[in-house]
Amino acid sequence: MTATSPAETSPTAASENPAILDVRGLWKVFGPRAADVPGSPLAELSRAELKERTGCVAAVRDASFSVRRGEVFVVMGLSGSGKSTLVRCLTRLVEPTAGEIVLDGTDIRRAADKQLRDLRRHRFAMVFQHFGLLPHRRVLDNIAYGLEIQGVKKAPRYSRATEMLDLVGLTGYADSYPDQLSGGMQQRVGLARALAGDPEVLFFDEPFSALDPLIRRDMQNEVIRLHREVGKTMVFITHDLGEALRLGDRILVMRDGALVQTGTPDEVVGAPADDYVREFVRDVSRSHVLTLRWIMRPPEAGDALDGPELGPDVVIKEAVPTVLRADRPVRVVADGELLGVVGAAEVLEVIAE
Ligand SMILES: Nc1ncnc2c1ncn2[C@@H]1O[C@H](COP(=O)(O)OP(=O)(O)OP(=O)(O)O)[C@@H](O)[C@H]1O
Repeated sequence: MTATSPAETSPTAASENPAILDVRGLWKVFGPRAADVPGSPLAELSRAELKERTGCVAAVRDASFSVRRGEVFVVMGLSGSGKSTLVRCLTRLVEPTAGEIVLDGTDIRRAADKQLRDLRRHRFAMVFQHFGLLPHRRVLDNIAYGLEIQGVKKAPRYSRATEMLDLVGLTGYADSYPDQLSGGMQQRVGLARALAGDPEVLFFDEPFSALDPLIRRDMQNEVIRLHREVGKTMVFITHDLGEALRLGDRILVMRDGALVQTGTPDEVVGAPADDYVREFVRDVSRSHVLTLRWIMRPPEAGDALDGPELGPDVVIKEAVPTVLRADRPVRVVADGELLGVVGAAEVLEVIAE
């Protein structure tokens, strides 16, 4: 099947939301006289050339994107592509070299130390691969820890921590110590701790990459469930395409510090921006990711137009039984309007790939 762009971007709940985080022209250059690079002719050099000429590494190059309120925004790329540096710049754990970062009207790059500390305590939360739990404190104390730093009094602190303990499915483990829990459970504690302070944005840096595949899948489902329940904006770093496709409302693909593509999972799989992305998504089952919007065609003379009706955002795999069972084309309809039709031929072409 030749990839054609869908008629319009598939709407998800978060896609209609305004941006919570706006990033413009962000650079992070490591090395001598790093500040001279952005905006100079050196900025045009490839990462390797820049390194050779100046000894500097452009970890993030001229990144511009927006994260929408309530979405799961995944940053994906191979090792060394700049994912961690990019996301650390957003909270200034790494100091950017150039560019603008605005969180809901607050200019993060201009924030003074105290404002930055307040932002990190109250508006952001981070979940890392290494859980960062305090080994000598009980699970409940670990969850309450961020609130303690925020100055929340003991009773509300522990009542909130208990609520979070239940939310992540660890009821009964309040008095355990971190080393008595499995890796997956420890990461649940990390999630509960991050959620306890009711942050506006949750940042995840490869949180599940040290876990066994089955536990990892469990934890991904847990993030999906928590996102549904608490509706937080999440920025999630991963090098794993499957994880990105499963979790992301939108995916940003990085290579050598630069942004290569930003799009919904079906856009990244259905219309990869270049050979690098195409290579990444080569083995993905398109029928599991693409929607009817991608394969519908205009009705032709002779098509019966009284077949079953499905929405344009139904994933092809889910539509297969309906399409193959019907003896006439499935009508793809949104808001009462016929957008196109899908017959067995269209569906089988995708599956046959
Ligand atoms: N403190 C530093 N000093 C010099 N170079 C750095 C520093 N931190 C990162 N880099 C370089 O910046 C580039 C991007 O690294 P980064 O860790 O952001 O990539 P990543 O995509 O998160 O990779 P990984 O998944 O391996 O962590 C790499 O070439 C790395 O060597």
